[in-house]
Amino acid sequence: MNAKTIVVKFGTSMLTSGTKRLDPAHMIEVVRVLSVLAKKGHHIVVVSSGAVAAGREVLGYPDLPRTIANKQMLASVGQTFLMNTWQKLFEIYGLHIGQILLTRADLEDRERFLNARDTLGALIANDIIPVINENDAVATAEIKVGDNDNLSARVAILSDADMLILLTDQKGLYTADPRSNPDATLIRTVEKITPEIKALAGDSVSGLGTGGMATKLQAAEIATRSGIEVVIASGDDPRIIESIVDNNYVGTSFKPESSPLEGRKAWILSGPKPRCSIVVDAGAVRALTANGSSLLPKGITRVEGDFLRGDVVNISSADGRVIAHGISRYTSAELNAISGHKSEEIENILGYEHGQVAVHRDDLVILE
Ligand SMILES: Nc1ncnc2c1ncn2[C@@H]1O[C@H](COP(=O)(O)OP(=O)(O)O)[C@@H](O)[C@H]1O
Ligand SMILES: N[C@@H](CCC(=O)OP(=O)(O)O)C(=O)O
Repeated sequence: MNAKTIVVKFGTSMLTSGTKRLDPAHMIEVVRVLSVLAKKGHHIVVVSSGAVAAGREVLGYPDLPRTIANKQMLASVGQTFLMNTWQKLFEIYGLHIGQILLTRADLEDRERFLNARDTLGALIANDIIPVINENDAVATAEIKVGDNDNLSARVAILSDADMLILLTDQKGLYTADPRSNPDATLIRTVEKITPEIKALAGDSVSGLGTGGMATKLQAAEIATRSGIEVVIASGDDPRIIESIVDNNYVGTSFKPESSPLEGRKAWILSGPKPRCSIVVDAGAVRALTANGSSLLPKGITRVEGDFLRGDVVNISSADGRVIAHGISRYTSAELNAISGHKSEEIENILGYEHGQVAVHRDDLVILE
């Protein structure tokens, strides 16, 4: 079996079964299925909505409050309740969970993006299930991703996922909103998200969810462009997750446009020309160009310019040729300190380490 990394997003509509409170009886079914997949060796990442709904339940708010501060209060109270519920349920199956609350800034700033990626990677590597939501209690409209469909697409990229599953209260994307169009039919496969496809998607009308099908299509577009397959399906019967992972198609599936690696390399080349450089010795040039290796600190002779972790930089040879562009895992100051040293010495020199390589081969595009 091929172990996959799978991001599963649960909408409020599904977690509440359309009511005004979380439905733990339904959530335990979800957790049972996720634990089976985790025990088979798959890596599961959960994106969970439902904080505001849970806050309403705990505090007994029948309707959504008008003021932002009061909505954030509901999110704050509800997030604890939501996580507590997930934690108790996963515990039954012997699995640990780890909470990550994100805002847009965590995804747009390269340094914070890398930190979030490292934390997610550490949770995944230790078989801990990350449970992610937007940090609603502090994120106002200007700094919000805004909906968990878009958030889950970004989380899928952060976690190098193979697949993103969006579970909701409909079987998938229909030719029109099935709530108001009983004749609408389910679309099984979408090869490309065209303006015509987008025009089929309406907003959420339940008063529970955010964004309806429109934000799910935005998410599908972001993820498929990065090489991640996306499935929108109904969460009524959580066993559907197993079928989807086993490639028994249910719901609506969206084909990836490129491989994840191609997506990342396209991103590296898409930015402005890097202004800073890591200068490497002849051995490192050979290792990168002929062997497809990562760049180790040992092969670095010099660093030009000031850059941060996550910046795209030139990798240059001693005679000034730019041989590659790559994402640096260390700042220029850190590389100055560790250049010429063995990877095992990084922790001794810096007092910490962000991994053994200065630039990982998946983050390198060779230009010659
Ligand atoms: N073309 C469509 N196909 C399916 N559902 C649609 C479509 N257009 C709008 N919708 C609406 O999107 C809703 C799901 O989105 P939403 O309420 O935000 O749920 P969630 O909480 O799962 O994110 C459905 O209940 C449906 O009414
Ligand atoms: N972050 C919010 C959910 C936002 C959201 O996109 O909701 P949904 O459309 O139900 O996935 C919460 O936890 O209440």
